[in-house]
Amino acid sequence: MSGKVVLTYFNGRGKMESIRWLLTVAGVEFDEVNLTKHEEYVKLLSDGALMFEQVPLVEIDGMKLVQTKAILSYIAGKYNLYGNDLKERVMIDMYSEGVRDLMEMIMMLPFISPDAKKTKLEDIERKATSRYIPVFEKALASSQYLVGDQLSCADVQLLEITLMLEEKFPTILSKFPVVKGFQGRMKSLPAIQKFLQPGSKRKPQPDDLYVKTVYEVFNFKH
Ligand SMILES: N[C@@H](CCC(=O)N[C@@H](CS)C(=O)NCC(=O)O)C(=O)O
Repeated sequence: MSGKVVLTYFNGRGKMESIRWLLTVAGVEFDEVNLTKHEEYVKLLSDGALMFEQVPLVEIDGMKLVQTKAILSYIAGKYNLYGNDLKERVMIDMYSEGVRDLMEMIMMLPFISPDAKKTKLEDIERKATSRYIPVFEKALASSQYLVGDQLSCADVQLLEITLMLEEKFPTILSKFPVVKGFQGRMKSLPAIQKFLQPGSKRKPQPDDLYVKTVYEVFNFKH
């Protein structure tokens, strides 16, 4: 046994949230270390814990993993959420990367000026409805899951982004009944139902304190 999985990040969503989602769906319990001070970050650096001086950091199976995509791939591979063969896997990666394009845009919103935010939100909504969601609507029209006949990390990330999008644009799925149906099915999975309840390890939308903490931990000026 290599002990419990430990996530080191901020007390907020950011790049760690998809990892929290995937571990939850995989049924893996985890502890969290929430960085609040620059000294804690400096200590991680001096301990050599952060390969590229960045978080997320995930301690799992005796390893200290960084780089979000690598971490997600490891968890997906280990818990059978990464398809049956290389061809399924590359499809899962393609769908996941599309989802992540959108996620990254939403993740950056709290860090941009109020003036830029309006334009960025319009850009996100336009790209989501014209470029990204139609792909998922088509893929799910004839299949329960995005790839093959089983749940994968791409499905989990798709559910996450649909919820993130609805937080910003409540009716965005009204023209995408297939994706909306998929969202409903995913939300009824027991692990996900629990994760969506208040008091779970799911983080709320970023607030001013989250932004301030990120700046403080990295000693960024703003
Ligand atoms: N490619 C990395 C990027 C990680 C990243 O940018 N992390 C931010 C926090 S969300 C960070 O540690 N920034 C500090 C820095 O780059 O100096 C990943 O996906 O994990």
